[in-house]
Amino acid sequence: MTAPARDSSRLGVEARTDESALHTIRRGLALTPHALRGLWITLLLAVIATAGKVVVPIAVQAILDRGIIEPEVPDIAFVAGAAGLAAGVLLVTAVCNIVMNRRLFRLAETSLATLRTRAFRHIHDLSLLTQGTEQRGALVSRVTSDVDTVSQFMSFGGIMLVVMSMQLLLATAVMVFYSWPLALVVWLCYLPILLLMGTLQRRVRARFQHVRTQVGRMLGGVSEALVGSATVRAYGIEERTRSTQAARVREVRDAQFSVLRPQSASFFLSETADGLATAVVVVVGILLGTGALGLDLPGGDLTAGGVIAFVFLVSLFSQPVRMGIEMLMQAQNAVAGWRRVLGVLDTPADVADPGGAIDPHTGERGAPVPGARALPEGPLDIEIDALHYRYPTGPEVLHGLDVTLPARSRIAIVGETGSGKTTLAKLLTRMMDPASGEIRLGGVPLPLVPYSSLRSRVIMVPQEGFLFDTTVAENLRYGRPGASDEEMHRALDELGLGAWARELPEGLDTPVGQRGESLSAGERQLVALARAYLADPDVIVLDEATSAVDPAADVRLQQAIDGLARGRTTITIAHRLSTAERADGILVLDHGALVEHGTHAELVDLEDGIYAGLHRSWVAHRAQR
Ligand SMILES: Nc1ncnc2c1ncn2[C@@H]1O[C@H](COP(=O)(O)OP(=O)(O)OP(=O)(O)O)[C@@H](O)[C@H]1O
Repeated sequence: MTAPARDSSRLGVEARTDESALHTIRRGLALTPHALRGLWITLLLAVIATAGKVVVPIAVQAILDRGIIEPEVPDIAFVAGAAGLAAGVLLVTAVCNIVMNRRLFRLAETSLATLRTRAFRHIHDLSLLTQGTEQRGALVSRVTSDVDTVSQFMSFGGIMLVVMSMQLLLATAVMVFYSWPLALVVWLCYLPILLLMGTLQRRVRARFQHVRTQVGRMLGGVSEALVGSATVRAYGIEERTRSTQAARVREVRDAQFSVLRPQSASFFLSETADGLATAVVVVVGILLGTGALGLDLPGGDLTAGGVIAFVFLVSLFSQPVRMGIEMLMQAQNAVAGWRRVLGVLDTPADVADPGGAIDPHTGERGAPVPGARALPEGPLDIEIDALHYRYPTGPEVLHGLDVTLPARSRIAIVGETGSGKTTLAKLLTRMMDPASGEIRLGGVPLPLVPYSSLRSRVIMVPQEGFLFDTTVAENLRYGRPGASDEEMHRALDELGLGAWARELPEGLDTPVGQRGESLSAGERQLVALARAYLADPDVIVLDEATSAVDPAADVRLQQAIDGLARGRTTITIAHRLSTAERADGILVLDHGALVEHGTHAELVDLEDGIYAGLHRSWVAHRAQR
């Protein structure tokens, strides 16, 4: 009995919802500490810009009371002086505002770029298995739209929350200075909304989380429908695909609507409080100022200028409440986005680089694992020792494989579908790690081989070699960065592909289209083989193509495979038994067990042998054609 490769509850990139919003924000900000450098300067600018706003009500009150109403003759010099001073302060405020916004914008964009790069890189570090648990499109949404939700908050919302709280306090202080009873009345008007904010925020947070999940699902669906568009068309299931997608779009819309309800409730409450506060201030202010209430309250003797200044102060007070609500909503959206991005970064890369794994949170490379070492120079043998594997979601699929494959030998893996051939190939190239047991290359256990050594010495050529949307030459250069045209032509000649490459419409500069779709399946395989050849590895794990090509192309393909395999240890998942016939050794897998191991000559006549049986039916099938 072996442990699964990973605990299935940890599989995938789940967002943590048990963490408090503040903790998420703190962890989110900690991802990009360099972007927060100099934040205190921005905050200082924000303080000056906010404090400057109080100058208007103060100037209005002073000009009215001391420059126009109180003196017998309007004091023009005082009015001009006060107005000039106020204008000067406003100018400084405006400059501070511009500089602050610029700094915030730069901070946000730098942070987001870092966040995107980290998340993108870590997605690459996650094993194929983990990647496979979430639809590709949904993963893309984590580095794009989820990061965008953080953008608004970082470029504006975060600092505005601080600034608006300050403005609220400042407005309150000035109000209390003019008349504390009236200040109390204003606060009482806003009390309901302030008391309800906590509940509304909690609701909004959960709903934003739901929105982000639905957006991820929708993008996952879009990418799946695009990738599978040929199958969709072939089976005439456009309508079903469209309605599935339409349902996902509707789910996003409904999720967005559900956020709208608590959001609108908050805005309604704050608008009502604004109107109420302004009306109450005017009425109570006049009643207090004229003494009509007959109360002799300290702070109740308001002048006309004081009442008008108060109306300005109410708007100074209401602005942070309104904006604060909006910013808190933005913060909840950002928290939902951050959680999904952090979900990616928190997912451990179960196949880590022993040469020093990159910490996804800091972007820094860690120390090498003790004992980590590069593969020895020269040809490499492969020792497979008591190898077990189980996918997290199913039973054990490899049951204790033991075999040694000599350096430079050509080995064919044969077995019925589902027998574990591809699983073994993925373990050999360390796309995933075994549940137990070990694979050693040249005597070094795979988990101790730094990627820099492993990825240059061991190459997997899958059935459908992925080509990037660029030219043939650029695709070849993925094998050897910086390879010259001459080197590429020489490599192609050595593989017997020189004439083929020269006949391409634009030679090596021929564009291959998205995923290489401008080339035929056979041509794509040729480019993939040439790319592996240029990389010049010592071990090749090749998943033989099953797609049929015409006999001439097949000869060319075989010739290229022979050229690639020459002098290297080559493990081929053999779908054609002709490959097994020509191999130095054959491994026969049956239901995850290594049941036969030998040469073609040794295995082909074994009584009740699986290989012998497969070979007999293959020969019979060939004779029928
Ligand atoms: N990602 C996965 N999650 C769960 N089980 C898997 C996964 N991939 C493969 N399996 C299971 O592991 C077993 C071995 O699969 P594998 O792909 O290695 O077979 P194979 O011999 O390469 O088959 P084929 O010749 O059809 O490619 C199968 O039973 C398969 O269902």
